[in-house]
Amino acid sequence: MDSISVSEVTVIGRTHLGFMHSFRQPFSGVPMSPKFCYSRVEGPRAISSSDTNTTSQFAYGERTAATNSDLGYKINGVNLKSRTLISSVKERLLLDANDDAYGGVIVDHEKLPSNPYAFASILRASLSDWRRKGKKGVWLKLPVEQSEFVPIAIKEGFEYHHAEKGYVMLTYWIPEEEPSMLPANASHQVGVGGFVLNQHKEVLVVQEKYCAPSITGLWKLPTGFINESEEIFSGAVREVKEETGVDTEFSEVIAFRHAHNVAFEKSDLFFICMLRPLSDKITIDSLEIEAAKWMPLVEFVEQPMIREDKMFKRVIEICEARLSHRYCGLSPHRLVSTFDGKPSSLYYNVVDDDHDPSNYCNTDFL
Ligand SMILES: NC(=O)c1ccc[n+]([C@@H]2O[C@H](COP(=O)([O-])OP(=O)(O)OC[C@H]3O[C@@H](n4cnc5c(N)ncnc54)[C@H](O)[C@@H]3O)[C@@H](O)[C@H]2O)c1
Repeated sequence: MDSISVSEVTVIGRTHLGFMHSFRQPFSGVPMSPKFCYSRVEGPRAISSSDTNTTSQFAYGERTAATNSDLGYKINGVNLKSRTLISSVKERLLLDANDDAYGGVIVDHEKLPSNPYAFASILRASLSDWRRKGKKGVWLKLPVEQSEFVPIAIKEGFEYHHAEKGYVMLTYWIPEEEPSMLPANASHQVGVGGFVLNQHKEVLVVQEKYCAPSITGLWKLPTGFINESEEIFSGAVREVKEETGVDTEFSEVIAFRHAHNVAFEKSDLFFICMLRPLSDKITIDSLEIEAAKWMPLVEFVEQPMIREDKMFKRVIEICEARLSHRYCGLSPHRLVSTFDGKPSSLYYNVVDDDHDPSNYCNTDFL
């Protein structure tokens, strides 16, 4: 065994305080206030000078401890009392981490130490260990419950990579002689819009409750963002249903727009989808939508804001070209690639294959 992971160590009894206290010393420059320690048995509590009988506090990896002889730890069920053993365990304490495919490591966030002192010390020791082993990138996910670890890791040289509601992901690139090869955070948001036409050649349109003053009053296609792990085709159907109450069936991605600096410097991919209506009754989502209706296509196109906007105008032209079979969009085909073993959707059209039932280019919308 190369090292003993933090999670394998259980500190037992009152005298553990001396051991945990030892973690306060080595990370100079890291603010460690308020001082507290954590016992899995007793929970967190403040350290006072009377809490420990150490004659000299030991610094992690620097000096050996002169601690109580009755100091007790349990490691994998074995009680340790010897100072030598404690010292050797101490030196071998490292964060649990798995190797990634690029010569880096991913720290197991479920096995982080419980208190900031231990974290700071063990993080520094782990970095030394990974550096010695020639590791490159380090991925450190810190759950919101351990947000007090964030400034410690930043002080140690970690950088923010991305954050979600429940965690922040930090990274560290170890090789000083090589530029960081770690990929940046996701750069795009993905939106969908539904072009839904009924048999009366009416298009399903909405007025948004909250929108830029420039488009107030515009009757527009229902739009929204797809959720994490959601398909474009199901996201478009869901958005139309949520905003208007109309059930639809996905047909094709008719076009997509790529724009930059749309949301806090992030880019935007907007997929315009053609959908077939399966119902016609409108029930709006009053939180998001001011009004919705079936509007004659000619009337929709005649809106000044559509006529005068190059993108809106072109989108409608493409949809009209599709309706008259002068154009074909992309339909999703579920495939599993051996490359990553994941089921995925490949969007393409099948204009050359008349026998393929998914060739919607041959079918009529109206
Ligand atoms: N709305 C349009 O006219 C329009 C035009 C062209 C392209 N698009 C594309 O449609 C996709 C979706 O855009 P959208 O305009 O429907 O989304 P949006 O900005 O209207 O956001 C969708 C909903 O999220 C909520 N929301 C968003 N930001 C919020 C905030 N800061 N605070 C509180 N609530 C907030 C609101 O309920 C909003 O209705 C994007 O890809 C966009 O590029 C939209």
